[in-house]
Amino acid sequence: MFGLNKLFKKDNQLKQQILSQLTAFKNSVFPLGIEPQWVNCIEVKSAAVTVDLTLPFAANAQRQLLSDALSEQVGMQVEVNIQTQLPKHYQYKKIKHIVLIASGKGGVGKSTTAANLALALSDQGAEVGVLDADIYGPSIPSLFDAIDEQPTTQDNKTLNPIVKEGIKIQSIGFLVPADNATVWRGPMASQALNQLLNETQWGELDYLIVDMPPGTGDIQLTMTQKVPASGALIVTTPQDLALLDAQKGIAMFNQVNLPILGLIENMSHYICTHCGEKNHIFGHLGGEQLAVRHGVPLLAQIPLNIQIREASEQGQNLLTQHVDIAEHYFSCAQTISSMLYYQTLSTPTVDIVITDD
Ligand SMILES: Nc1ncnc2c1ncn2[C@@H]1O[C@H](COP(=O)(O)OP(=O)(O)OP(=O)(O)O)[C@@H](O)[C@H]1O
Repeated sequence: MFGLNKLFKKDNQLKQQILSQLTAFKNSVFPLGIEPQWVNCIEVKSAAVTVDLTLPFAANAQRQLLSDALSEQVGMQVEVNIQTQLPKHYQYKKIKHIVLIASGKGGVGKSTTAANLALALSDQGAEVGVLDADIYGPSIPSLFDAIDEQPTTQDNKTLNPIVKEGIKIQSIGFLVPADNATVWRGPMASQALNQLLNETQWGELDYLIVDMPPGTGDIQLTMTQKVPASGALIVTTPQDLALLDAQKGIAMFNQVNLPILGLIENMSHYICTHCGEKNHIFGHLGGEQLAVRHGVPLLAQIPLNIQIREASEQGQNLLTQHVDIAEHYFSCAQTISSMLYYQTLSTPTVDIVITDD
């Protein structure tokens, strides 16, 4: 009896120690540590400990980091399991967060980044949709190898999204021949975006990623005003011209009071496959300086990389290919997800009404 008591006491001490280590664990994904209510159970079994967490944001990939850190701290094998369950706070219908992916300039890799971030969020345990609103060149169908797909309808009023890689996608490219859309004016374009958003059967989504048309003109501004988004991400390259346009993007989102979650510097540098040297082909420090100047986080510096280009052009899922380059998207997705969670905690909820005008 005495022996058992001692054993339980020892187990409880260990559990307490793990709990305190978890609450003290801080990084960019867990800026305030791991809250005790996210810990489902800590189970001690002879030589190993299992910790089950349910996180309110998509960060499953933190599992290994947490397991390693705890194992080292308590001096025995600790295995962390993570489930994702976002709070039932809906931004619009059954969609918890809408995130706009924008760029000041075309061709900087906005759609590629949008698709890979969607895949990364989904891989981290979230329910994800992608809405391709890029009227100038809808590329989401081709990025998801869905170019020949046609959305179906059950009630002749709403459309079912196409599901690829577990992600629900809807694109202006499924509905309108490419040459029609480029001549659209602001109201038509924003009307189309509204329709795609409203008339698609998204079901329950944790994140809806919207691939916006490049640029910062009236069309983009009107579209931004029409979508009840949680925030925007701006994709840029380090080139001066792209940075200048990205700056206009920051100004546009500031004008409509939409929080800018951060900048993503794409094609940031090139790592030589022979010698491993980093070359700043399109310029150096531009993204960092822009981020500092405007007080927005620089969330990722994604290299110019052949695997990214090949996967995107072949409509393949880069993130299931176990390549190092995918880490940029995983890490960025976790940070965004965590930021949106903390943003929701600090923002009062409002009812959003979308009109067709
Ligand atoms: N980090 C990268 N490394 C290598 N190639 C990339 C990278 N990012 C994007 N690309 C390639 O660059 C090209 C343009 O990318 P993408 O279509 O995503 O740009 P965009 O900004 O969405 O363009 P648009 O203005 O037409 O919408 C594509 O061929 C894509 O494969």
